[in-house]
Amino acid sequence: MTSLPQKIYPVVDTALWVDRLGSAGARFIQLRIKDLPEDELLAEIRAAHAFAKKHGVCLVLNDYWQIAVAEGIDYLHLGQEDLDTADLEAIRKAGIRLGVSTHSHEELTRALACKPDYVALGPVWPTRLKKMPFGPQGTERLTEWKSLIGDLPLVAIGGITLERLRPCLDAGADSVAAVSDFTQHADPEGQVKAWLAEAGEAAP
Ligand SMILES: Cc1ncc(COP(=O)(O)OP(=O)(O)O)c(N)n1
Ligand SMILES: Cc1nc(C(=O)O)sc1CCOP(=O)(O)O
Ligand SMILES: [Mg+2]
Repeated sequence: MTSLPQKIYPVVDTALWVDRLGSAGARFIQLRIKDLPEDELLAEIRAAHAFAKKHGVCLVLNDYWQIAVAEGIDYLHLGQEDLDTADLEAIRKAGIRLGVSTHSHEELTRALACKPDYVALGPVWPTRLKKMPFGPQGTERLTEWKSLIGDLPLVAIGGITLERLRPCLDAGADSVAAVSDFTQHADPEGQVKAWLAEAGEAAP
């Protein structure tokens, strides 16, 4: 079982964020873009990929499995709805690692059948980023998930802040993902450094 590149996992929506947070020491970053025209989308993903290579960041692309395959992106993140249309064999053949979202036991069963490289559980706390039909899971659910998936890496997401990072790690998360706590922060680069210190990760 391969371990994840870092205990902190910022999720961002532009290539520029990959450059900024990568320069601050983040080494595992997800590019999550919604609603961009196709030509702009591809250009943004390519720019993010170039910034990721520049900083030695392991890049995760959200949703767009065909582009991940075509561009040779390191990881792909898929939710349960994304799984309906994704070609998992093509993704595997391309050597792309896979993360899958889960919010319930049923979703975990489906995710595990995909033989992912990590499973994400959320929302651990309420999130304002998107509406979802699932209430907060709490950190106890992280511990339950870890006991169910064993060595398979577990990612925590949803409403996570610097103060909530340690409780997630202590509950069994291998890496902790957040959007707002990085991109809405007054000092995003400083926040990456604070998260790395709190996670006990040496600054690269
Ligand atoms: C690390 C991580 N966990 C969960 C998600 C959510 O994925 P999904 O359910 O497909 O929803 P969207 O992000 O596509 O709106 C994620 N992106 N990353
Ligand atoms: C994109 C996403 N997926 C979630 C899930 O539970 O699957 S929670 C979430 C948003 C996380 O944003 P923030 O860190 O700002 O709360
Ligand atoms: Mg998705």
